[in-house]
Amino acid sequence: MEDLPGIVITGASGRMGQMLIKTVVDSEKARLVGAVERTGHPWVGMDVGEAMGGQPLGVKVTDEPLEAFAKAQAVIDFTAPAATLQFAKLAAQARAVHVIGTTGMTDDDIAKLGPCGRHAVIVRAGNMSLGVNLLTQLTKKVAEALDEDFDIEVIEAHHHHKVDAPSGTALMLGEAAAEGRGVDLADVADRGRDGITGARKKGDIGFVAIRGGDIVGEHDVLFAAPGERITLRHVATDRSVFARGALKAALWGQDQKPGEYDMLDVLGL
Ligand SMILES: NC(=O)C1=CN([C@@H]2O[C@H](COP(=O)(O)OP(=O)(O)OC[C@H]3O[C@@H](n4cnc5c(N)ncnc54)[C@H](O)[C@@H]3O)[C@@H](O)[C@H]2O)C=CC1
Ligand SMILES: O=C(O)C1=N[C@H](C(=O)O)C[C@H](O)C1
Repeated sequence: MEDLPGIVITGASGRMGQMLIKTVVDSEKARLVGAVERTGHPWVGMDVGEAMGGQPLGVKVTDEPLEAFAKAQAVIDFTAPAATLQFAKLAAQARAVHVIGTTGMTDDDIAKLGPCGRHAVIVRAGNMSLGVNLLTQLTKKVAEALDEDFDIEVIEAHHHHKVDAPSGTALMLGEAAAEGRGVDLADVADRGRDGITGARKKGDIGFVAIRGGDIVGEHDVLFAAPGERITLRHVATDRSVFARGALKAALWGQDQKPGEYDMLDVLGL
């Protein structure tokens, strides 16, 4: 047991944090060595198992990330952009693999991860499920095969707590479609329509975000031409698909050189 890679979960009380803790505790390939929450959170100082309403797990929730990271081989982080930037520096200092599931990071945020990736392995993806990562490859292929007569729209739906739009997954799918078309997503993305927008611009890649109830995560890539339509779809019904992917990334990262990677590297897609 002591030989198994030790994992710290940040954002321990969150929707993904709790799912990640269960996934690590149930795994025979890793052990939970830390749980981090923000200063002032009521869980800080409590046993994380008890805080989750179950049996004690022998791990106290802490608001001192570096202390926790120093005992770990990997940090799995599904929190918020500002927290993730702070954790990236500390994970690099501790030489721990940093698995980043946090979405809503700007290009500037992502650029700030560069120096951290020189000291430690970073695996970052807007979606850690096998299905979505496969869908990015299918999207790229379909976009490659079709011309601009096919309008591309990425339509996503999530629960009403989600704070960022378009989702990280929608952006991954948009990037894949743009790559297939040989264009830069920044030049063709249409991220908000309201009022007299004018007719759709040929070649644009549109994004539509639905927010409601407890939807875990649904993504459609629509290719619409006069007379026919193709839809590629992924539906997540359980957050465990993201947590399993993140744990796989943390274990995979143990054998890699410092650098920035994504789930396509982990899954060999
Ligand atoms: N890449 C993927 O496969 C997936 C990514 N996500 C992303 O993960 C992130 C979290 O999602 P949820 O769990 O639904 O959100 P949530 O709001 O339920 O959880 C976020 C947690 O992070 C904690 N947190 C915030 N700042 C912190 C700090 N400085 N130190 C420690 N903890 C801090 C919060 O207290 C909260 O417990 C979002 O960006 C979401 O889009 C979610 C699901 C899958
Ligand atoms: O916030 C979520 O819940 C999710 N976020 C990710 C995203 O932004 O794409 C992944 C998943 O769809 C759930």
